[in-house]
Amino acid sequence: MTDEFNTEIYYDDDADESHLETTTVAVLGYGSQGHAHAQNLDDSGVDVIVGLREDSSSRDAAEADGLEVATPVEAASRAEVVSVLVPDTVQPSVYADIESELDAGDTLQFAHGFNIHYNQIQPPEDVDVTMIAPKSPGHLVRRNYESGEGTPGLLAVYQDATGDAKERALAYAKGIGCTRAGVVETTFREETETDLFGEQAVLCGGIAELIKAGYDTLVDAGYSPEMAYFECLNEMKLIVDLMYEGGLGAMWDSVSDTAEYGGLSRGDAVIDDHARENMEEVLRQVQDGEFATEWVAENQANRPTYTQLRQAEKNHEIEDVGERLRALFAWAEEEETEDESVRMQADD
Ligand SMILES: NC(=O)C1=CN([C@@H]2O[C@H](COP(=O)(O)OP(=O)(O)OC[C@H]3O[C@@H](n4cnc5c(N)ncnc54)[C@H](O)[C@@H]3O)[C@@H](O)[C@H]2O)C=CC1
Ligand SMILES: CC(=O)[C@](C)(O)C(=O)O
Ligand SMILES: [Mg+2]
Ligand SMILES: [Mg+2]
Repeated sequence: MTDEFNTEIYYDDDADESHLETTTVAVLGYGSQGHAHAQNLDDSGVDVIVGLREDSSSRDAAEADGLEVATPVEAASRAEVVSVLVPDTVQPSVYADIESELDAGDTLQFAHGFNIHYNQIQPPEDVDVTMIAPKSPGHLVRRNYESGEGTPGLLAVYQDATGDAKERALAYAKGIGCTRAGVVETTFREETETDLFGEQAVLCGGIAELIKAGYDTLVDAGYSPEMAYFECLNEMKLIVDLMYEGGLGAMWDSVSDTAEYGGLSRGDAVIDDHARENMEEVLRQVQDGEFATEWVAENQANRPTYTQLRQAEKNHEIEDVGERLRALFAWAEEEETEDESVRMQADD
């Protein structure tokens, strides 16, 4: 199906689940994405085995959810589709264990392209290599499936050994509920580079720095930490919800004219040409592999910089203030409990 932007978007009718009818899918990992893919596929009638280490703390959760659990090697040996949903940094070593279980015509399936695009995993030529990447945190992939909605996703084919790689990937996307919302075709390169850029410059890194910089500016000028927290962090969600529903326009429509004029006339003084040049530099490091090389080395060295950065982020005053304030207000409680239970599963 082709829309006016000339982008292929696939929906339920474009996907034929019979491609997975006589197939067993091994879902390796039971974290954020793994628990969602495994349960959604199982509910869609696909034969699923979850592959987890003997000592994995996720085993209990997968079994409690009624799924069959085996070691990654056993799961891969019994499956024709192996869905690699352990953390990106762990994938090369798990792949090395299961590689010999891949038969000609099997599918190696990913939710993010990092290890294929940066050559950390080099699959044999006689297997299909595909990606279905839900554009969403895993717990929403599960929640949306259960509520009857879907989660938008990306599809990419890196290697088509069988000639059916795309059809099989679409069947997988249908099984996890992505074709209900729409699946957009892309490449491993495009998915990997846009995903890394997005999370570094905008979604995770950019927004966290924007929030802290705003908070620090107010507190350093003598305003109360509580005010700064509400203004720069808490209200962020409410504003982003409006953008999510109706684009930037819905946000500008909903805020006051004063906010709209102030924002339109001052925003680009904050995100100025220099900030845009910095974004281009972040993108360059993603494109030429500098970031990937650094991240692989960081993990080989046991994450010294990552550990420091994490600790510094935890120590920022906004985290203390937020914890205190959220405990005083009832609105945040329900969502936190759910998110935390997913995080617990993901902590291995
Ligand atoms: N977190 C998300 O919502 C999204 C993740 N992705 C991609 O999905 C894939 C999986 O990521 P997440 O679900 O975030 O992973 P996660 O960090 O939630 O997965 C943890 C799971 O992996 C397993 N695991 C951890 N260490 C292991 C080890 N040493 N050996 C074997 N198994 C181990 C455990 O079962 C654990 O539950 C990645 O490729 C990621 O880029 C894609 C879109 C969004
Ligand atoms: C949730 C997601 O898509 C991210 C931010 O890219 C990720 O967790 O890697
Ligand atoms: Mg992403
Ligand atoms: Mg990502």
